[in-house]
Amino acid sequence: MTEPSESAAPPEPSAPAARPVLSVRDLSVRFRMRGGRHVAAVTGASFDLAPGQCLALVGESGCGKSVLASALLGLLPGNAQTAGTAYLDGTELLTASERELSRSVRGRRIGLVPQSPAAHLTPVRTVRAQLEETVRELTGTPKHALRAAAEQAAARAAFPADHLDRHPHELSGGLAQRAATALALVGDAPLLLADEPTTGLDRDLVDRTVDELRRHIDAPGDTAGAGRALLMITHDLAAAERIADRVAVMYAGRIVELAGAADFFGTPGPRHPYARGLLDALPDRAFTPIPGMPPELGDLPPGCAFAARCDRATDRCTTAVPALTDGTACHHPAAPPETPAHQVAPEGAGRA
Ligand SMILES: Nc1ncnc2c1ncn2[C@@H]1O[C@H](COP(=O)(O)OP(=O)(O)OP(=O)(O)O)[C@@H](O)[C@H]1O
Ligand code: NI
Repeated sequence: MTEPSESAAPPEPSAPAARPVLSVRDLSVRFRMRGGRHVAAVTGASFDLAPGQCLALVGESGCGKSVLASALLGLLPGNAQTAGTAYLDGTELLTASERELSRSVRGRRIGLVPQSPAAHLTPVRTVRAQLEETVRELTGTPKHALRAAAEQAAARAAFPADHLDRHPHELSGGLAQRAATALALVGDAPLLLADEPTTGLDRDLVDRTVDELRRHIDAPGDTAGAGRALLMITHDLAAAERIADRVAVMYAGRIVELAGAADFFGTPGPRHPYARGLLDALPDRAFTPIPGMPPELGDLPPGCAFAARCDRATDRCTTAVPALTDGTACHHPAAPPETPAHQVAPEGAGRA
């Protein structure tokens, strides 16, 4: 496997300074359908993810979030075609063999926190049995040490030891999520991937779950750049605000905004009209839904896919697809973040 060269993966403009754990460039996924039709589930996605950082990938149902995750894991169905690159350290995930993905990527270098923990856990086996098996597979721990290692793995995800001998259906949603998280952490992977980890949980549990996930990516002792990276897929913007360092907004298969979470959720706010609309739809904000529906991914319009729903759209928007520049893919974005007044040097002042 070749190292990513500068030309293969130019640094993403708004990327964090530390060497990324994951570097995705121009990732596209198309599904071949009957009659020669195509579904463009993901188009031209690019982003970096640094150690100790969480990127929240947000967007409405069906916009391509899970397909993007499946592409990274090599878990796409047979009718999928991919393009672009996704480097996880030195490994290019899109062209890696199934053998390499199953032996050294899934579980070992990407820990998967699943969408539906109850479905992900094996129903007929206790949490202890599943943890012991995963510990044995991923760490080669000898048999006599498995019990202690599994208990340690449970403790890492705050899964209570006195529930280890239960079956998944005997667990609450929150505990099933912790069991799934414990499994995801066993391989000590540098990248955690969580697809809707809080679906079906009430607000308190959502908060607790994302706080726990955050704890797993923050490096012990606060050593900058030494923790795990987390790619969290969610359509829960409150959860994203709570956990993320950066936010990527997807619309109709494209990343239309990539921003620091503080800018995005605070001031100045999102720059793309779709991203602004998503925030305005929240109950504790304007509570105004975006009018209309997203387009079919099998029948995308020319130009910007959001144009038909956008009050800023002009003729240009219906003909030319806007590229992602300065973190936003829009012909008429809101103003970029301004330099805060206290950082602007007074006139005549020299460089400090
Ligand atoms: N095997 C497939 N064949 C054809 N189209 C598919 C296939 N799998 C997914 N798609 C389509 O890809 C699009 C993106 O789906 P995806 O599951 O990534 O959405 P999502 O953003 O994760 O949505 P949600 O928030 O509901 O999970 C959808 O339009 C879906 O119908
Ligand atoms: Ni999904």
